[in-house]
Amino acid sequence: MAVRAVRGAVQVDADERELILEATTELVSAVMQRNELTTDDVISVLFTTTSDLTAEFPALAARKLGFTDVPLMCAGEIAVPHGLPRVVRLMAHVETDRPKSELQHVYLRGAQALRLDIAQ
Ligand SMILES: O=C(O)C(=O)C[C@]1(C(=O)O)C=C[C@@H](O)C=C1
Repeated sequence: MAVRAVRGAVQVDADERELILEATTELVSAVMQRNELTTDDVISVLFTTTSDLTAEFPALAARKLGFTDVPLMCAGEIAVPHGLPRVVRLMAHVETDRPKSELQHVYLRGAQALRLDIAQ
């Protein structure tokens, strides 16, 4: 068993509480399913949002999915002028038997454009 980091991002339609929660739920669920993870495997999750998303903390969506005893943190992404707007990103540290090359990093909706090299 090794500790590995898995990445993901999703673009949100607008800065509205329900839309942030819905997009984050989709992102977290996809990361978990595609990597065959349970919450017991997750050490911690760091979320970032672009500065145009302030209506809700993405961590709330993870807690609603059962991440109640997983340390979560939300922070602001760097406001690079040419950055993609309305993006929730996550980096999770997990325990897994998968080699690094078999981890599935998940980029959904418009966020696929961020990392065409690794988006599944
Ligand atoms: O993977 C992403 O979400 C990116 O936008 C790419 C990238 C990077 O250059 O590696 C840039 C900014 C983020 O903080 C994380 C990663």
